[in-house]
Amino acid sequence: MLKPLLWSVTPSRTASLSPCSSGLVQLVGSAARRLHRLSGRDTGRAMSGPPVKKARSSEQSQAGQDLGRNQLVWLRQDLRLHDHPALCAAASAAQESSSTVHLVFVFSPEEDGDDLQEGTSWRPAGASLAWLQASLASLNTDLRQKFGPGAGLILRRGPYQEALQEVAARCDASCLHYSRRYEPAMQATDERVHAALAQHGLSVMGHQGHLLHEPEGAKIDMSNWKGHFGTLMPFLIACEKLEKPAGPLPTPTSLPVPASDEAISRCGGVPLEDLHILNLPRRADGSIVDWAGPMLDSWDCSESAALHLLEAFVSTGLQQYESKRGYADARSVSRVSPYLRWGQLSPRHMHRRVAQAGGKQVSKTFWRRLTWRDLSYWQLHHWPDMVRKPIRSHYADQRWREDPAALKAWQRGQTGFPLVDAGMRQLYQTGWMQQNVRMVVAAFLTEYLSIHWIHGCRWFHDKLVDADLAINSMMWQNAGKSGLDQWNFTVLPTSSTQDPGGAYVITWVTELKQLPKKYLHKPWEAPPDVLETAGIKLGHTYPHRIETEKLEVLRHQNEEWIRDVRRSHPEWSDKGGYDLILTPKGSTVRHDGQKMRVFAKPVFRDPESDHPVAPISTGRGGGRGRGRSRGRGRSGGRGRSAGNNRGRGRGGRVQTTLPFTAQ
Ligand SMILES: Cc1cc2nc3c(=O)[nH]c(=O)nc-3n(C[C@H](O)[C@H](O)[C@H](O)COP(=O)(O)OP(=O)(O)OC[C@H]3O[C@@H](n4cnc5c(N)ncnc54)[C@H](O)[C@@H]3O)c2cc1C
Repeated sequence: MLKPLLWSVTPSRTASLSPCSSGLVQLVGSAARRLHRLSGRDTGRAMSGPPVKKARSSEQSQAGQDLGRNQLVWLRQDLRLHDHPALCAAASAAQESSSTVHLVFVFSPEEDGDDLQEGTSWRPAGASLAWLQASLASLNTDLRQKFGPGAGLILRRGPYQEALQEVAARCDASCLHYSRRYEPAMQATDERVHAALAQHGLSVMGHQGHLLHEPEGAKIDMSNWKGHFGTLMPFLIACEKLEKPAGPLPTPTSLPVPASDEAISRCGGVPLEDLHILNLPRRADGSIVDWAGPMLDSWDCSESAALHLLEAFVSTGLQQYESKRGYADARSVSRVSPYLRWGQLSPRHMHRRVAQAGGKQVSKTFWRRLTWRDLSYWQLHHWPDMVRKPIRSHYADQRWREDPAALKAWQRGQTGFPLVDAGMRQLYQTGWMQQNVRMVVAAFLTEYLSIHWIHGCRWFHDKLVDADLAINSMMWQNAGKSGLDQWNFTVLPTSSTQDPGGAYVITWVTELKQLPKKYLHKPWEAPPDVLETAGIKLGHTYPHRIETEKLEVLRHQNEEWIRDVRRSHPEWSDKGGYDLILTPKGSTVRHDGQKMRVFAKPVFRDPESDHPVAPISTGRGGGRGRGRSRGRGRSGGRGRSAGNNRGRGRGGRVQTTLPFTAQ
């Protein structure tokens, strides 16, 4: 008879027995408490979602014992060894019961969301799948090198339940550990699989996932907040009321794994290629179009690369983040987004390292970045359809242009606006762009081309290596003005603010490299002889602009359509002209189900302002946009309320450019 598993681990026992223990000494309190909490024996707060408690009725325990004694870790978006609560818990239990740990990855995209063209919860696609494939290979190598060949990944094709059940049986496992996922389709799948496996007698343990704060935890207190609902500040305040993010767990120094990799084939493991993660297209002659290879040449998809990038950022980039993060060439940002996306970097580890380097004293903006990330998951939790449906529900009636040719030019970096084209080409070739460039291209699509933000959201989801359902849809909703936090700045595609020397543009739009700097962002203004000397023939070597209308006229049209939709839904505006939304259940302390005010740009608030906007400033000092003018304090405390808009004219008359350091 096999020994029962020890899920009633006490904090001290967990800490002292954990294979993580060499590095755990200073973490004993918090780490052990966390493991204890995550064991599902306490409030179950971190375990909410899957039906953990049901999993261990006495009959099921008995069945679990009959199943085996080993520990199985089901990896998904946690492809790392550092700060891995599920791995540490499995290691701890295996050591305690003198059993072994097996690691499994199952590829079952059909169960992880809708096809990119359909539904409201898209599964990973394109570039991020390429990243996944490369990072699985890298993790497999790391595991084998560090813990021995028996530690290699058991790779399986889905369906999840059948694959896991079979692997558990073959590797004699009684307990399965996994890190939580938060995307709606994935959550539904996880709950179903969790319940089915528990029903089958397996002990199933969900652990904290890739956020600092669980999305169900933060509740906005609107009685103490006089600003707008759903923006960063009230969310930050709500998070501060929660338990502090747990400290990171160290990488296990040893792992009790099978002696040889024979166990992997015994468990039905297949080679990585057999998962067919990337379905690369074939040419007519049968050869493969390997778009992923050149893209991944720009990256090292390993966990160690993630940790190196973070360390490099903490030692230099962080100090310059406030002043230099807006540069298109990404000289002072961390570039860790794809690693956070696939869990090669733990947000808790990043939080800890940034805190150790001075945290908000060094850069308040960066300190808040991970809260932005959590905010997006909080939004996705409360608006699970936000990838396709406007959060401001009445904006569903907004007019947009259907212009497939313009959309294609935007996607391919052929708009004739060099900064937009540079960004879109960088995205296509490397799967990544710096944030301000993402804003430039997003605003170009939505505000100037008046093409629905969903098209941009979908393209990014397919082309970004860091494609993240929550962040991407939050940002595109904001760009499209239907999100909780409407962008209150104007992003000009012709501004040189992000790329003053033009070096970024000529890196990606090489056909312009001979053009003098002063024309790099507006080649159409270059005299014919200058173009000729630079070897440029507009319309031949580089496209004419797809829109030659004045930019402010184009933007005005888009604003007019937003005003139209607001006029036809007066029930969704308040007296001050702000939009209203209905707060979802569980999102506030005591105002669920009520209409709450969200920010509306001055040009939309003022009923008089249905006329062309004032001239657009292109300068760097064109105003700080919302940073200064939005309400940011707590009521009656430090900041100003939302209506106190210093630096901004009355309703809608003054436009601001994208501040260099916006968002
Ligand atoms: C239209 C649009 C779409 C976007 N889509 C994505 C996406 O799919 N995936 C993604 O990770 N980011 C997305 N972003 C946010 C942001 O641009 C990237 O996170 C950032 O550029 C990644 O580079 P970095 O790691 O150097 O970021 P840093 O500036 O160094 O920030 C560190 C980390 O903080 C988080 N973060 C930064 N900005 C934001 C933000 N605005 N909201 C939430 N979290 C943030 C990210 O995890 C990022 O890696 C999008 C932005 C826009 C404007």
